[in-house]
Amino acid sequence: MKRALICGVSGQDGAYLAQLLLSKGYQVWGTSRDAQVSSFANLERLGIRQDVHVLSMAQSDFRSVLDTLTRSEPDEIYFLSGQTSVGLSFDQPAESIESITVGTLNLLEAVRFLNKKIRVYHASSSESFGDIKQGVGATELTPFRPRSPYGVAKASAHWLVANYREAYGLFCCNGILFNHESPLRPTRFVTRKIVSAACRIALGSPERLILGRLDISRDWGWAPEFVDAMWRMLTQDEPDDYIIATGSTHSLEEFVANVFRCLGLDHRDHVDSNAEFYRPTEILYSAANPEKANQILQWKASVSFEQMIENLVDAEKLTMSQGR
Ligand SMILES: C[C@H]1O[C@H](OP(=O)(O)OP(=O)(O)OC[C@H]2O[C@@H](n3cnc4c(=O)[nH]c(N)nc43)[C@H](O)[C@@H]2O)[C@@H](O)[C@@H](O)C1=O
Repeated sequence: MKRALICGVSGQDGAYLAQLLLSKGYQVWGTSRDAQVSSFANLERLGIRQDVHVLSMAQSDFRSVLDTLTRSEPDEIYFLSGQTSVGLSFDQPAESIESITVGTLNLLEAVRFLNKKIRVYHASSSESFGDIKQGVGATELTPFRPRSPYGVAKASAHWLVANYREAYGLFCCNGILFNHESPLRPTRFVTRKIVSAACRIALGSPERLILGRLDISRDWGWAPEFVDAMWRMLTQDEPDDYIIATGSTHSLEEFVANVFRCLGLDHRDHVDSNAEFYRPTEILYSAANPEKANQILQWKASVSFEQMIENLVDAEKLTMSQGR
């Protein structure tokens, strides 16, 4: 039985990936910073909490990383942990660099020290690209020009992975994922914030939804199908880097309008934009060309923008009706 270690198993991607790997017969280990106090609510929600062996790991502490790998003896590691909020990275820049860049370095060093045969997936990010020229989707060869501490940290972690692959022959891959959403996203991220407020408003709440810039554009995909691409990367003969995205870009205004329309409402009656939620620097336009993943991994996003929004709204309505 293959053993997988998911660093950051309590997050959205960690939970869906654990579900996928369990369905493929893996023994799944997962880390969280403090496994004794973490509620693992996402694993509970997917009904797989009891099937995952959990450990505490602080990735900025090399000893902790080494201990975790020694105890779990993985064949594959999926490194998803560390700061995930771009917005928060402006307030906690040093923590972002430490958890993402130093954390990735510690993991690569531990693999190099213990067992170079362990296959490693690293959660790289489209934030590393910064703004992308309209009409041109980023490829794996597009240069990085990040516009947030998070993006800077992810760009350097990305290059550490590429360098350890070339210098020491590690089997490590960067998945450059564009935005991917699900009901497991916390409301700190804009999609869940919008969907959950819109559903409350549809039920009669008098609140107004206050957002930052509505003119930004992103390639938003459906998270449960993105984790399959992570697994596919580690099944290839050779390690490499891949863009994972739908290939279609929409503005935040379109996203908001679609959510409210799904609920029979007009967003213009309920939504305001306020500078309180602006970031010091912003990526206005992001777009991807996922052709390499389509060709080599045989992976293609199948959930459309409209279907993703319907899924999010349906899940939120269900959660609310269950009083969660
Ligand atoms: C690929 C990348 O994807 C995610 O990062 P993100 O794109 O920053 O995600 P978000 O949902 O926080 O923001 C999306 C956009 O929406 C704008 N926006 C407007 N108004 C609000 C607002 O009220 N809240 C938030 N959060 N954003 C807002 C905001 O300024 C930004 O332009 C992470 O998974 C990250 O880990 C990752 O790697």
